[in-house]
Order: sequence, then structure tokens, then C-alpha cells
Amino acid sequence: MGKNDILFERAQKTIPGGVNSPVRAFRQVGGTPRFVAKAKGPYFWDAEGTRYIDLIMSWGPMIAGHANPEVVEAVKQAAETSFSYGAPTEGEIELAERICQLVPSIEQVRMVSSGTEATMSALRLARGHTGRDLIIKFEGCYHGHADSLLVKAGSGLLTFADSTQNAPSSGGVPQDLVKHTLVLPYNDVQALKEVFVKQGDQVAAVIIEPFAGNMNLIKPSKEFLSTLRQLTSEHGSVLIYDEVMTGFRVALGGAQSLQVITPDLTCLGKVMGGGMPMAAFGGKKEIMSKLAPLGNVYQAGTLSGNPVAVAAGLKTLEIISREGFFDCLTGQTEKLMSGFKLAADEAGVPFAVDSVGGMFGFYFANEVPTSFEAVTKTDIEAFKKFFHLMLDQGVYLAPSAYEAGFTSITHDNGVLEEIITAAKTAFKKL
Ligand SMILES: Cc1ncc(COP(=O)(O)O)c(C=O)c1O
Ligand SMILES: N[C@H](C=O)CCC(=O)O
Repeated sequence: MGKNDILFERAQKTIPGGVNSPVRAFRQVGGTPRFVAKAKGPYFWDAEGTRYIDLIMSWGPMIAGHANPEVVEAVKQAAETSFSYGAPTEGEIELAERICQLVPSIEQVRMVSSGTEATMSALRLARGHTGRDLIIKFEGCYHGHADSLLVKAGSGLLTFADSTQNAPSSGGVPQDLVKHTLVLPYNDVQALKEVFVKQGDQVAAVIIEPFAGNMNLIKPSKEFLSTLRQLTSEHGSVLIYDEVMTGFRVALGGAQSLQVITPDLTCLGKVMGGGMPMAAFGGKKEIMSKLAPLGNVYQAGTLSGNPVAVAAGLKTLEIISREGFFDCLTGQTEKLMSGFKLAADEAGVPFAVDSVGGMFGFYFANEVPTSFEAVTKTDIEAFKKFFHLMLDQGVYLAPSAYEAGFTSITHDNGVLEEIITAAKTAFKKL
């Protein structure tokens, strides 16, 4: 029994399932989760001292590489002055100003401590603003674990719940609570139009992952997005871009800058906190001013705008704003995916790849899927084998075929070469 097994056994005694977030438990792929001891750049080392190339990067945040020296220094300096005040700081203003500058659809922003809080608060705000109850989400999208969003949800829910039913994907969520949540297939223009014809004047908000990353990576069509923007505008519904994953990861201005769509509200998280518990939601001033203490929509948090997280976030945003950062990250991610594709082709394995900025998806299928239904038809058994063959060679992929992958600026050519060499071996053994 190795140290990881020993730790997993020990963890399961005091932590449900041995993990503090379900997808870490390797439920889809089987085997023992790696317990991380330390990380640097594109690598982490587990409790047994084995080095892995990390292609999850904390599920997105570590875009500047693990333990980036500049971010570490900023955090150290902030920590010297206390970890939290529960009172406003100048750093929060700087971060808010920076976010508004980088994502122009955001005129005002409120900071929270997790992506779940961001989407939950954005929905409450949208409902308060419109005076309507109904929300629309899309199949396979995950927006955190707020009750009303746990219907046909992606990410970990796809590996342990039946997310095909129009019922809560989680126990403990009353049917009554999700009756105000309508779920539509991603990329289905017709379904969207039909709902708006019938119930458009009841829709408070439509929330979407603008590049879905919680059912592997699925991209929206241009027509789908423009219809979405048009219908929500026509019917006075709030369009919420959940950019917790894509914000500051697919491009400096997020998915909305690539798609040239202006949402009413945007949710951010992950990269904006540089790996610290930090997230935000923001958008039109007209809507944001409905929030307490100005308006009657209540939202609060003891640790919101935490100074140490703000320092990590500000430094990370500074790093990713440097010239060439996103060109380099995007190029490296594309190179990684074409390396995978070539290796699969050489081995005669049906395989498709996609990427945007520092986010990627690969599929054991002949073509890139465009819906949740299509993702479920990919060869999950082949994925599981591939995952373990890569892990055995020191490459750490997301332990589920329903998650996107993430690179960082430290995934340089040498690192890519090592991953692609491992992939060649893995495809040959499949
Ligand atoms: C698109 C999206 N929204 C919301 C969340 C929830 O964020 P958090 O895990 O920080 O609560 C996540 C990730 O978990 C996500 O990927
Ligand atoms: N897919 C999730 C977020 O992006 C994975 C993170 C988690 O829930 O632990």
C-alpha cells in the first residue's frame, strides 16, 4: 500500500468520500486519488514523491503556474498585514477597477468567495431586478451547487447522479425549488425560441457557460449565442454569462470578448483569485444598484473581498495582461491538442480535440461533440483507460470525461513534448 492509499483510507474516516469536492474522488475512472504534497509551475508532487505534469491546474485558476513567485510574494506581503478585516480596503477598489477595465460589460462588481456564491447571487439579483421567478439553464452546464441550479447539471453530478432527468441532480433539493428552473439542450436554437414564444415574459434570467467546460469542452454556435442575446433583450430577461471558468482563461476579456456578446451580468471566479477563494459577479450598473446596501436584494459575506485573495487576484491579472500572454497560452494549448490528435491518428484511435485559450477538450469520438447528449455517446471506457495510462506516466488529466482540461503559461515546449510522448505510448496501448 502506497502513501496515497494510506491517506485515502485515513481521509475517508473523517471526510465524506475522503475528499472535499466530489470530482477529486476518481469515481468515474476508479483508483486512488493523488494526495498533493507540493506544486511548482506545471508540476505537482504527490505524497509518495512522484512528480506529475498537471493538466487540471486546480480546475483552472493556476494560469500563471503553481506557486508563481510574483503571486507568492504579493500574497506574503498581504498576509503580513492580517488575513481579513471585514472592512473595505483600497485593494478591493483596485481589483474592481481592473475587472471593469478588462471586461467592459461589467460596470460594477461585487466580490464573493466562490463561484457558487457568484452564480447564486447573480440569479437572486436577476430575479429581484425583473420581479420574475423563472430561470433557464442548459443541459450539462454546471454553475456551482446552489439548489435551483442543480438540475441536469454537469461536472461531478454527471459521474454520480442521473443528470438526464428533469429533476434535481442532487438529493436534498426540493422539487418545488427547481420548478422555476427550465433546462434546455445546449446549442438548440429552436428549443430556445419555443420557450421564449410561450414563456418569454416570465423569464428572469438565462444563465450559460459561454464555452461549456463541465461536460468536457463544448462550444456554442454563433447562431445559438446571437439568438440568446436577442431573445433575452426582447423579453427583458437578464443574460448571465457564467465565466467562472472561462473568465481570464480563454482570453483577457473572457469568452464574451471572443464571442462579441455583451451579457447583462457576468460571474467570475477561479483565475480572478489566482488560486485563492475568490469570485465575483458584476454587470450593468442599473442592475447592480439593486444590491444591498443600495437596493433590496440582499447579498453579503464575512470574507468577501478578502485582502490576501485580492492580492493574489491583482497580481495574477497583472501577469495575464502582459503582452503576448494569451497568444502564447493559446498556441501552447493548441499545440498540445494537435499532438494528442496526431498520436491518436497514428494509433488508429477515433479521437477529436478542441481548445480555446488555455482550456481544452478531447473526446474518444470521430468528431467534436456540440451537445451534452453527444458527449455522453463518446467512448467513456476508452477515456478511463487513457486516463490511467497517462497517470502511470506522470501526466495528471481530469479524472472524468466530463471535465475540460487546463494549461498554464509554464506548460512550455519541453513539458508539452513530455505529455505528447506519454500520449503516443498510451494510444498504442489502448
Ligand atoms: C462555470 C462554473 N460556474 C460555477 C462554478 C462554481 O464555482 P466554485 O466551485 O468556486 O463554487 C464552477 C466550478 O466549480 C464552474 O466551472
Ligand atoms: N468542474 C468543477 C469546476 O469547474 C470542478 C471543481 C470541483 O467541483 O471540485
